[in-house]
Amino acid sequence: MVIKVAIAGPRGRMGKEAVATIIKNEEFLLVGLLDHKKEEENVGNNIPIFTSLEELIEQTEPDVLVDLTIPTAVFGHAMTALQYGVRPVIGTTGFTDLQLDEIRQKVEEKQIGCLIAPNFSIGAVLMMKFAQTAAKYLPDVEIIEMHHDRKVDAPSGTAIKTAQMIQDTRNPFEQGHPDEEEIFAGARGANIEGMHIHSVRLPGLVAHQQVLLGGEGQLLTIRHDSFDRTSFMSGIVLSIHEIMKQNTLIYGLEEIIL
Ligand SMILES: NC(=O)C1=CN([C@@H]2O[C@H](COP(=O)(O)OP(=O)(O)OC[C@H]3O[C@@H](n4cnc5c(N)ncnc54)[C@H](O)[C@@H]3O)[C@@H](O)[C@H]2O)C=CC1
Ligand SMILES: O=C(O)C1=N[C@H](C(=O)O)C[C@H](O)C1
Repeated sequence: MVIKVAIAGPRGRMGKEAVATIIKNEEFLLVGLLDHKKEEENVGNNIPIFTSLEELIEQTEPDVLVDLTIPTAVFGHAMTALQYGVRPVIGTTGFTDLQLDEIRQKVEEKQIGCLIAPNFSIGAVLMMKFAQTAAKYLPDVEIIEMHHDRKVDAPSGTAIKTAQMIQDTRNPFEQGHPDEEEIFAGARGANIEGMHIHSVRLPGLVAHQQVLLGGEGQLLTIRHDSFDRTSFMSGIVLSIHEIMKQNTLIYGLEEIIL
C-alpha cells in the first residue's frame, strides 16, 4: 500500500531534505505541502502548497502529516491532523509538557497513532540510551548541546529528552556545590532535577550533543554529531511506516527501534 504523505515546513532546512526523501521513496506519495506563506517558488514536482492545514487535508487526504516547522505552529498542526484522522509524525521541537498531555488525550480519543521524535537520527537515539544507562552508575550529569545559530528553541528537544530519559533511572539531586552562586545569570545552564543543560549556538554547527558523566577521578563523555541533515531521513521514513500500525502516542524513536 502506498502511504499518502503531507509535509509541513517544506521550505525549511529539514523540510527540503524531507521533500526529496519522500519523493524518491516509491512506498510514499507526496500529496501536499503546508507553509505559512504561499510563494511562487516550486518546492517539489508541482506538489500543491497550502496555507491552511484543513484545506490541505480535505483536498489531498493524506495518511500521515510530517511536521518540520516551528514550536509555535506545531501543536496546532498536530491537533488538527488528529482531529481529521491524519497521523502526525513530528520532528519539530519545543513542546511543553501540557501540550504533550493534550496530544496524548487526543490520540486516545481518536485511537490513531502520533509519533513525536525529538531526534530522528539513530546515532543520537543511541547516545541518549547509552547516557541513560551510564547515569545509573555515574549520576552526576551535564548535557552540552551545540547547534547552528538559526535554531529558535533552547535547550534542544534532544537535550530535554535525554534529561527526561535519565530522570527515569536517576534519583533527583542538586549537582555541584550546595553554596554555588551564579556571578552571571545562566552560567550553570538550565536545571532539570539538578542536572544541567548548556546550549551553544554557532554558525557552522548542525546538531551535536555530548553528555558528560563525572565520577571520582574519572569522566565519561558520550557524544553524537549530525554533520548533515541526511542523518535524520532514515528515521523519518521508518516513523512513517511505523505510525501506520500504531494507535498510541510514541514520544521518542527509541520506543520503536530499541
Ligand atoms: N527531530 C529531528 O530529528 C529534528 C528536528 N528538527 C526540528 O525541526 C524543526 C525545523 O527545523 P529547521 O528545518 O532547521 O527549521 P527552518 O526554520 O529551516 O524551517 C522551518 C520551516 O517552517 C515553516 N513554517 C513556519 N511556520 C509555519 C506554519 N505555521 N505552517 C507551516 N510552515 C511553517 C518556515 O517557513 C520554515 O520554512 C525545528 O523545530 C527543529 O528543532 C530539526 C532537525 C532534526
Ligand atoms: O534545530 C535543529 O537543527 C535540531 N533540532 C532537534 C532538537 O532540538 O533536538 C534535533 C536536532 O538536534 C537538530
